[in-house]
Amino acid sequence: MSGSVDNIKYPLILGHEGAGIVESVGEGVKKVKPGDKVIPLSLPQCGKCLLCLNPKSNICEKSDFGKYSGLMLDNTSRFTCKGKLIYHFVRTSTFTEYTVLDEISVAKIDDNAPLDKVCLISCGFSTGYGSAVKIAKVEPGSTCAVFGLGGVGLSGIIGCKAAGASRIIGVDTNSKKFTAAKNVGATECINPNDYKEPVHEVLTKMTGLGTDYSLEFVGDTNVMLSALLSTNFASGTTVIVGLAHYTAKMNFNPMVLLTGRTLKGGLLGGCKSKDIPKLVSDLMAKKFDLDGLITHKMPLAKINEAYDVLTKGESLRTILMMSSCE
Ligand SMILES: NC(=O)c1ccc[n+]([C@@H]2O[C@H](COP(=O)([O-])OP(=O)(O)OC[C@H]3O[C@@H](n4cnc5c(N)ncnc54)[C@H](O)[C@@H]3O)[C@@H](O)[C@H]2O)c1
Ligand SMILES: [Zn+2]
Repeated sequence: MSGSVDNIKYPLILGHEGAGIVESVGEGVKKVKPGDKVIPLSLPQCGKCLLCLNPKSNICEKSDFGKYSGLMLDNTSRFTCKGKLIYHFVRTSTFTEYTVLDEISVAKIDDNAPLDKVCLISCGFSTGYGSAVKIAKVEPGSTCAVFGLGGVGLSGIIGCKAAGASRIIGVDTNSKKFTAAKNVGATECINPNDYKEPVHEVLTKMTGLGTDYSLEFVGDTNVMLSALLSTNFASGTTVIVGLAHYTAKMNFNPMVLLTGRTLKGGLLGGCKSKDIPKLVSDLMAKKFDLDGLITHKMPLAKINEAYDVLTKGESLRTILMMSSCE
């Protein structure tokens, strides 16, 4: 994330993928009450602006994503340390025991939801799953390539499988990710480093004319281009999801699209806030499960260790437990 933006204000409390229980509410708050289980929304929904009213968009004009004011809607911060102001992160800041959210940045979820699992629905799972189901609109019987087999890519595989894809090819430069990918639904996996040819040529050979869908979950523009070139030149759809460095650019000949390919992108898998409680209910109804994404659980105090296992490629998702929840 740090490489993806240049206008973040420090010091700040990071974290946006979480779940919690409402401790108290401010005056006039109607949506939630103390004791409610909730998921914080890094993409809020005011429900009134032109973007919220557009069924094709999941962005809200009141979102702090990309603007990074680091402040709440009333332009204040609710965090201080030794008298010094600390900024919020996309109005969620979940790496804390207690945080303060605007009413539009919170979704009430089922009272029986397991917080140590549904926290993933706050971002990673919804992003991967929604990118397949809502943005790519993967069709039954189709062939999909999923680039990047971290927690978000695996959620993309779960989405492709739920949409009825018959062939799901996982692509990752770390072959240790293949077992987890197959456990959630990849039918085969390849490592680009095992081939002399570029990976899009390998995928085109494997599938005849290229994949019907390619989803990118790495955050690298070269991988985005590989995903685009891997699709059927006449009808393929690519969805880019990874957050590349803020200076990165994609460069390709327009003919790549003129023949009939589609290139799309999205945040949070195109999910609006109303989709989040529905995904929690779907999890509880066992329509999918999240166990295959969780490799570690640690107390918040071990957050640096959690980052170490992530950057070493040893974890998919680490659940950070607050001592107040244990
Ligand atoms: N658009 C959104 O709303 C949204 C939301 C959440 C995350 N993201 C982004 O999605 C991406 C994936 O997130 P994650 O948590 O799964 O990350 P992750 O680091 O856990 O997984 C990334 C995977 O990509 C693999 N990889 C690296 N280079 C590769 C290459 N050249 N070819 C193939 N695979 C390669 C890594 O081995 C790793 O398994 C990140 O860029 C993240 O910032 C976007
Ligand atoms: Zn809005």
